[in-house]
Amino acid sequence: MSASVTVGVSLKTYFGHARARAWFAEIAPRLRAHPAVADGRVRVFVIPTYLQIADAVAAFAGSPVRVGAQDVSAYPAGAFTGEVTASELAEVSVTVVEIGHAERRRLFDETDHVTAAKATAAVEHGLTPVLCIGEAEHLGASAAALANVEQLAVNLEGVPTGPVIVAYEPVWAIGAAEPAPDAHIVAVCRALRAALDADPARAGSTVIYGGAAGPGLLARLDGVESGAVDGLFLGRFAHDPDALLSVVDEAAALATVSPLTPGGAP
Ligand SMILES: O=C(CO)COP(=O)(O)O
Repeated sequence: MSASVTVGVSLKTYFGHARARAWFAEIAPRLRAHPAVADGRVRVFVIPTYLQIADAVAAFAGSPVRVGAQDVSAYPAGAFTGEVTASELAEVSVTVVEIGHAERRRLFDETDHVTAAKATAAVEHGLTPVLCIGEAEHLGASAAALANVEQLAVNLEGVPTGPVIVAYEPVWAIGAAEPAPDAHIVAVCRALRAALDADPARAGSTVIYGGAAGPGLLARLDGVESGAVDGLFLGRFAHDPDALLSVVDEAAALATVSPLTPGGAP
C-alpha cells in the first residue's frame, strides 16, 4: 500500500440535519484520537450535504479531517441561481469537492464536458477535485481499464495543473450488496495510476475505489497487489461509526510510512 492511505466518505443525502450532526459528534473525537489520522498516514475526508458543511467544519476543526462538498458550480459568482461557487466553498473551509458522481451523471445529465468545467473551477480556487469515474456496464477488467483511462482523460481536459483524487466507482457496484471483484478493482486502479503518473500536471494525485466498499476490502485489495489502490470512498458502509473506524484501522495497518516522519512522502 502507499505511504498514506485515503479514506473518504460521502453522506449523499442519506442523513437529515440532526442525524448528520450526531454522526459528526460521534466520529470527530474518534478520528481526532486516531494516531494514524493525526500523523497523516490515513487521510480522511467527509462529504456531507451543503447544508451540513458548517456543522462538519466545526466538528472537525483542529483535526486533519477534510470537509468536502458533493458538487460545485462550473460558473463564477453572479447570476447563476441555485448554484454554489467554488470560491464560496473555499471561503467556508471546504478543501475537496466531489465531481461527476454517477448519480449526478445519470439523474442530472452531467456530461464529461460539465465535469471538466467543474473540475477546472475547483482547481482554480484551490479545491481538490474528487473526480468520480466508472464504467456503466459490466466489462472485463482490461476493457474497463481502457474505458476508465479514456474517461479520465476527457474529464481532465483543460483542467489546470494540480493533484486530483480519482474515485473509481463502477456504476454497477454503487448501491450494490458487494463491491466489484478485487482483481477488477486492482486492474482498473493500476491503469488509472499509470495514466496519472504519465502526466506531470497530475503529480500528487491519488486513486481510490468506491462502490459498496466497507471493512475488509482494503486488506483484500492489498493482498491482490500492494499499492495499486490508494484508498476507499465509502457510502453506506460508513454510516455505522464502528465500520468507518474499522476501515481507518485497516488503512493504518497498510500505510507503510508516515508522511510526517523523515523519509515519508510529502
Ligand atoms: O457512491 C458511492 C460513494 O460515492 C458508493 O456508495 P455505496 O458504498 O453506498 O455503494
